[in-house]
Amino acid sequence: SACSSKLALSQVHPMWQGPLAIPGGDRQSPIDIAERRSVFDPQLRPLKVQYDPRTCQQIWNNGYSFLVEYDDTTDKSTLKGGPLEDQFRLCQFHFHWGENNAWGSEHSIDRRLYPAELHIVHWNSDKYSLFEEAVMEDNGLAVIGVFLKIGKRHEGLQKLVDALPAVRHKDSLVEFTKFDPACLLPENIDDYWTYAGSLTTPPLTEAVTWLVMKQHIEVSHDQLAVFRSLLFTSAEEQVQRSMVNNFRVQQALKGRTVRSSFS
Ligand SMILES: Cc1cc(=S)c(O)co1
Ligand SMILES: [Zn+2]
Repeated sequence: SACSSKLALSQVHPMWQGPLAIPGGDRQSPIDIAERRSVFDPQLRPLKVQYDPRTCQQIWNNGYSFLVEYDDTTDKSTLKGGPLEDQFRLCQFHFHWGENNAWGSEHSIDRRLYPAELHIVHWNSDKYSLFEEAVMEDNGLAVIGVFLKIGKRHEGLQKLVDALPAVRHKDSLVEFTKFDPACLLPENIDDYWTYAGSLTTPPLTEAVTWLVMKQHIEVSHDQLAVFRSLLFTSAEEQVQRSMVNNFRVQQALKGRTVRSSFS
């Protein structure tokens, strides 16, 4: 029962990026993070990440991204600390990327975009018993965001890259085990920005405490090119469309403050 965001993504019209914003939403994501407007909060504690690679189950192309899904029926893989009051359970990670290396990330830092962005999704298992419940609550989710930059090959990512051709089409799924998402985190996870936001795909619910890492990771040009070989479309469809530019347009800050864990 890995937490597939089937609920989040099942019946939605294809162009989720644009018009479908939550009417009256005042904490939508993604946003641009203006470094100089962020507020250092010395009370933010270090993040505590504890992942068990044995909870890794499968990779699934859901027609928006590919999700690496984890067994979230126990507290074997968790995130706590930082701004979080509760313990959050790892349920999946996925990426957003562009058609070229000039753009692709959802968040930006002082308007600087990266070619891709990793999202590691966790839900509040102290307060809720299922992802599908937590996704509707304002303290329901915690998502770690990590920027990807083109550079040296990422050895840990290669196992995932090698599995992607097996999930080329929408709704394809392949078994994928023993993958530790901690290998995708930057060395320094103590420096991050945090703000109250939302899912960036439907249902766009305002349930996410965002934790955007200051330090990026590097992946090679060829590794990212494999992401772009995925398709938005299922095998039966007549016209195939490359899975690229699967990021949402940036949203208004609406008076929110972004806090930093570093000065
Ligand atoms: C649950 C979830 C979170 C994000 S950020 C996404 O893109 C899809 O699903
Ligand atoms: Zn995402």
